Order: sequence, then C-alpha cells, then structure tokens
Amino acid sequence: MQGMSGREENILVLLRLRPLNEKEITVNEVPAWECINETTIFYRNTLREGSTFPSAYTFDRVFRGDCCTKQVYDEGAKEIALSVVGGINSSIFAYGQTSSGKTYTMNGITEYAAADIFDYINRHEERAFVLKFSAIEIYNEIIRDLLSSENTPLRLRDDPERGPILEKLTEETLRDWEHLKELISFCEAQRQVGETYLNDRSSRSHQIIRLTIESSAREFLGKSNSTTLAASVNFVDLAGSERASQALSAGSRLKEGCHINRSLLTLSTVIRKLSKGRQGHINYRDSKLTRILQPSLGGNARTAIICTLSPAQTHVEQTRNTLLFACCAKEVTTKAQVNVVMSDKALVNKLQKEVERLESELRTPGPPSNNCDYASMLRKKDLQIEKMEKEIRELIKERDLAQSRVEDLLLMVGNYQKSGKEKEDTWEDDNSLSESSSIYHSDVRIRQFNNPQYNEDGDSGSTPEEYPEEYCKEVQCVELEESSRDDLEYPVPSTSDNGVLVLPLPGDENVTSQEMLTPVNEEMEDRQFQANSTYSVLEQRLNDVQLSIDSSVGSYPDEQSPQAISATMSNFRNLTLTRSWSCREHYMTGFRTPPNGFRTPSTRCGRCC
Ligand SMILES: Nc1ncnc2c1ncn2[C@@H]1O[C@H](COP(=O)(O)OP(=O)(O)OP(=O)(O)O)[C@@H](O)[C@H]1O
Repeated sequence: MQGMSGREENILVLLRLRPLNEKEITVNEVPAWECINETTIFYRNTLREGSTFPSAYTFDRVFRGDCCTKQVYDEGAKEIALSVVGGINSSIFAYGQTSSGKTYTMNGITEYAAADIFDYINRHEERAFVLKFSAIEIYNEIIRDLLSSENTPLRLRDDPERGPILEKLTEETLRDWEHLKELISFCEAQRQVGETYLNDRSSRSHQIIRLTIESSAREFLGKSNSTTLAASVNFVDLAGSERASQALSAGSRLKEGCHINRSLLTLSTVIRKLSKGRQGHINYRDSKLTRILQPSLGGNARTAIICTLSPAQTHVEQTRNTLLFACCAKEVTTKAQVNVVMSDKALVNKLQKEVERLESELRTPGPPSNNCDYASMLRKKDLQIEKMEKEIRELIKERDLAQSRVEDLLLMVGNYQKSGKEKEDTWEDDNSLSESSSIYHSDVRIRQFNNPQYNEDGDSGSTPEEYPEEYCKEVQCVELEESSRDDLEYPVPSTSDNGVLVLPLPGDENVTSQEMLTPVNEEMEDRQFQANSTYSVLEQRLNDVQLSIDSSVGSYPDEQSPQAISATMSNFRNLTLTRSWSCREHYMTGFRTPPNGFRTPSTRCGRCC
C-alpha cells in the first residue's frame, strides 16, 4: 500500500452536552454547564464556588443538550468520517464519563456515516466499491471479535506497513443497508453491557466498529494500471470512566471499572504527551486500546473526538477531567494520507520493470559515482594533454624555423664579413627561401657561413652538393625532460647597443661581437631582431605549455585508475627532454644550409620532439 503524503491537521474536538436525565432531574439537579456559543462551554457556578478552574472552554464545536445527533454528525463528524471514501483512514471517538451519552451519540454517528457512505457509493457508478464491516470490543484488556460467537480472544500484532493487525478478525462484505443494520444489531447483542447505578445499560467495554472501503475505477478494472483506494473508518465507543463510589459498583463491575479507568488513563497520557509534541516515548503499548488506536492518534488518519458531558453539578469533577482531556486532544496533530493499493497486475508489472532494471545494471556494472567522476576527469585531462602536445610540436617547429632563420642570418653576416667590399657571392640558393617565412624577402641571398670550425681549410668555394654530410645540420635534438629544463636557457643571439649582432660561440664565450661580426645593414638587423624575438617568444610559450602539462598531470587524484595514469605518464614521458646528437634536422637536404659553428641547444629534432 502506498501513501500519498498529506497535510498535518489537528484532531477535531467536538463537545456534546446532554440534557439532564430523569434521575438527575429527580434529585433537583440544575445544569451547571451551558454552551454560550457554537464553540464555547461555560461553567455557571465558578463565582459562587470561587473555583480556580477556568470557567470557559473553547473547542472546534460545542453542541447543546437540545442538539440532535444528526446535527452533531452533520456539523461535526461528517467531514472526517467521509474522508474514507477518498482513501483516507479516519476515526470518530466518543469520550466521556459513564452515562454522559457516548453510546447514544456513536450509534447515531455510525448510522449516519454509513448511510452517507452508501449514498456516495450509489452516486459514483464509475467506480467499483467493496464495503467491509468488522467490529471488536476490548473487555478487561481482552480483544473480542463481535462478529464471532466464539469467545476466543483476538491476537494483536504489529505490521511494519499496515500498523496494528488483529489476527483472524471476521470481516463481512456488506451487501446492502439491511445487511449493515443486521450486523450492527448482532454486535450490540454481543457487547458487554452491565447495569450500574449511573447507567442501566452501561457499556463495560470499548467498542470499535470498522468500515473498510475499497474502490477502483471501473474502466481500469482488470488492467495493469488499475489501482485501488482503500481506507477504513473507525467508530469508537469508549467505555466511560467511573468512580466506584458513584457507580456503586462491586464485584465484576468493579473489576471492569478498574480496567476501563486504567485504559482510559493510558489514552489520556498518550493524548497529553502527543499534545506536547512527539518528542520522547509515547506509551501506546500500555493498553490494547491505545495500540489499536495508534494510527488514529498520532498517525496517518483524520480524527474527531466527541467528548460527551453530563450537565449535572454532581459530575462536575468528571466533566472537568473530560474537558482537560479535550483540551489536550485539540493540540494533537495527525498527518492524513491517501492510501493507494496497486492491483496484482500493476504490482507484478512494477516488480517486473524493477527486475529488468536491476538485471541491466548487473550486466553493465557502472563504476561507483566517484570513479565515474575520475574517469571523466581523466578523459578531460587526456584531451588537454593531447592538445598541449600538439601545441608543443607546432611550437617546436616554429622555434626550429626561427632558429634556422637566425642561423641563416648569421650565415649572411659571416658572408658579408668574409666577402668584405667585394660583395662577391660564393653561393646562393634560392631554395633556401622556400622555407623562409615572410620575414625574408625574396631578394635576400644566403651566403656561406664563415666559421673555421666547419671550414678549417678555408674552402669557401665548396658547395653543399659537394659535401652533403658536412652540410647536414647536426643539431642538438632536445627532448622535453623536466631534469634538463635548465638546458632551455641557452644563449641566444642578441643585438648590441651599437647595432651589431652578438653571438656567443662555444669555447670562446668572451669573443665580442666586434671580433666576430661586422656591422650589417639595418634591414639585416631588423630581421635578426625579429627572428630572435620570435625565437624567445616561442621558447617562453613552450615552457608555459610544459608547465601547464606538469600541473595538469600533478592535479590528478591519487585514486586514478592505474591504466589511465600510466597512459598519461607515458604520453608525458615522450615529452621528456633528453639530448640526442643522432637526429638530423629534417630539412637538411631541402634547405641547403652550411653547418653552423655553434651548438644551438634549443634546436630540436622535428621527428622525435
Ligand atoms: N444527548 C442525549 N439526549 C437524550 N438522551 C441522552 C443523550 N445522551 C445520552 N442520553 C441518554 O442517557 C443515557 C446514557 O447514555 P449512554 O448509555 O449513551 O451513556 P454512555 O456514556 O454510553 O454510558 P456508559 O459509559 O456507561 O456506557 C441513555 O439512556 C441515553 O438514552
């Protein structure tokens, strides 16, 4: 059974003052209580007695002695009782001292409510209804089935879903109104009633008549989506509290009175505790009555309590007790909910879907949610690293290109220096321009580099074609490696204040630009400067990207999957910096540049970097 969460509401508390009965009139009782309006009852004798008790009490509704039970039902209990047709459990109680009119009231309320339920069923032909009747009494703390002639006590057990359950309780499905009347009469005959001084027909037990209504929309009957509303309404006629001295009870009556009072005391305690909130232990289990009524007292049912009063001055103390109970009860809240029962088909359908879902989960076990996060994080980081690696490759290319331009410029400078005023070209290769970027003009001629390290014999006339190996640029192939990052801080050509290009040479670090180079024309200087700038910028960018990768990899959580980490690290290791002298610059044949005279540690191999 599923419950749709409902709103919290207070127990409805109604007060019914009965008229003075014959006995009371005989002894010249005068009414001590008066209903001064629809919600307030007033004690007339406060001033005369100088009582410290309040003289006025206010409730949801109070009914004078001349109000009929129909009015009490219509203006008080009806709304609560009929909640049952909408799938909400409800309970109507009558509480009060002996002979105050509980049975009188509840008999009428039960009949009016049942009549309204029948009427509702007749007016709603679109729904199929099943109406069930059951009745019990609690007599001397023993639960009896009032529909059974056997005197076997019923066992009460607690069901975690349905609450308190009475085992083997007879439940009659009602056929019609006559059938209901028949059953009510049968229960009445079965109930423990005894004569006391205060009441000729005093109820010696608590009686609970229960009507259970199940309804389903006819159009969905037998279909998989069929659901049923199911709820019960309890009509509770409590035994009345009594003073042995007033009831003049003895023997079995006295014993009954003790049980009645004890269970009523438990009920009062439960109500008092509930009225102060639900903190702490609520002693429902102290009596069968409170155990059975638990859902109606602090649970999911709508509840109305009709407190019945005798107006006689002789009962003023019991009346005050009842008023005190009523005051506590009006503070108690319940949270009514609609009870929906699924049809067997709908239930099977729902369970089948659940089984399918679980099976598919088993087939494709997903990682726990945090692993899932890590996996997506890893994927993201891998993509980031991949992108950065690409960027590095491009930067290396650009940087190498810039480096080669620097070298070309140096070559040109050397040639200028060597050829002096003759300005005689020793060789030229227009192809060299093919790989040059836009900083070169087409009319720039590349001249032979005049470095004794590579041209010891001074054979300036040798062409690249004649010495292919010598002209191959054997460069430092630098692979990224954290440990050798310092190697990236190599000397780069710079321009001196007087406009000469300063190029440090290996093994001759003190050689000045003047000794090495002669001033070149401004255009050459500009180009050299641009090349140097580009080169430095590229170096810086390369470093930045490397640092970014370092931080990306470093930010991986420790719990990453080992495979993913090792894959990432292997990518990363491919970028480690190592020196290699075996790599030859890829443009060695196409770009016929003479070997330069100094190592350029920043020059990297285009293949493996
Ligand atoms: N509102 C009323 N109007 C007229 N008569 C009433 C009213 N209430 C009760 N009576 C009469 O008072 C008498 C006692 O009523 P009832 O048996 O209902 O009291 P009770 O509270 O159920 O008592 P107990 O606890 O002993 O069973 C009955 O004869 C009943 O007809």
